[in-house]
Amino acid sequence: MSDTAYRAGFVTFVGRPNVGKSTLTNALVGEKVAITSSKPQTTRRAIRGIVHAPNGQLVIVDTPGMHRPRTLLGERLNSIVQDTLAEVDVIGLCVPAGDKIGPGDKYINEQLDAFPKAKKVAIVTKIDATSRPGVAEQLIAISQLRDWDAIIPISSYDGVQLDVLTEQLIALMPESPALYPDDAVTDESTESRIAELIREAALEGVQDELPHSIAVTLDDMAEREDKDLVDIFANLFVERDSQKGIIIGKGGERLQEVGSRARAEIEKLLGRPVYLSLRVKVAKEWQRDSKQLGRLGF
Ligand SMILES: Nc1nc2c(ncn2[C@@H]2O[C@H](COP(=O)(O)OP(=O)(O)OP(=O)(O)O)[C@@H](O)[C@H]2O)c(=O)[nH]1
Repeated sequence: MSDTAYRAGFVTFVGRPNVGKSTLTNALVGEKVAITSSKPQTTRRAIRGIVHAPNGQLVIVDTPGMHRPRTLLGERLNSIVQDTLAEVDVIGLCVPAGDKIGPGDKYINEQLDAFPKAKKVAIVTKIDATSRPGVAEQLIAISQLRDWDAIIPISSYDGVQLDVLTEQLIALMPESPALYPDDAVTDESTESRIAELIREAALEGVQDELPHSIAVTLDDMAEREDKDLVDIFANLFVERDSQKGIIIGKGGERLQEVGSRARAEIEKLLGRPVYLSLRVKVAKEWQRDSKQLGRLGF
């Protein structure tokens, strides 16, 4: 093996909810391929972001956070995580610089023992929000969890050390030809990226259990014949009638805000003007019902 070898492979970031995994994926890819939110556990599917470098390629598989399942949705999410971890070449455990390493981080770290084939990297995230001595302390604390293949402090917000992280991850990948064409950023369909952008907009400002009750499907997407406009018809599902009211808001105000936030993001993605029609529907207890989960794409 020589240092000039081209390397390519799969990496996934794990860690407690809200540690910055999705934001890191987007920052490395340079485009929004994973939705982010200040609500924990909003990542639902294995999204592949692809990072291209002259000497290699990283395929990032974004996973839901690991947690104890309380619903059928929770169980499905956990099995997505297990399947993903069994397949990847490198696992990056993310821990924010400013949070003391706690039982949650240790639990996840211990779970990684079940995947001996994967190289393991510790990523200290959000270093922009912590003092230098604080970051140094965290690096020492994390080094004590296991014998890591690398420990890297980063900030997705400031773009600090992202190139170093990419370089180190590629160095840990097997020699391989490129796995995706050099212009690919994700293998998610445009439709599912649009549905995720709508879900992201709907998550903004909602509280308690509601975030987990929201699901989005696209009914139709079509080009207008007479002008440069894409019509998108989407459904926003909630679990209860009471939640429907919250999503729609007084006089439909909230739904309008969600629609215009989502539309702005979708227009960025498509690079063209969009007309977005959102309909709110109730799918009773969909998180616990296997038929409904299937219909909503889980
Ligand atoms: N200060 C700072 N905040 C960040 C950074 N990266 C992410 N965050 C914030 O941390 C929160 C969680 O980020 P996500 O990327 O959604 O976290 P996640 O780990 O993917 O969360 P789940 O999808 O819930 O598992 C968001 O409010 C982000 O804006 C960073 O580099 N610096």
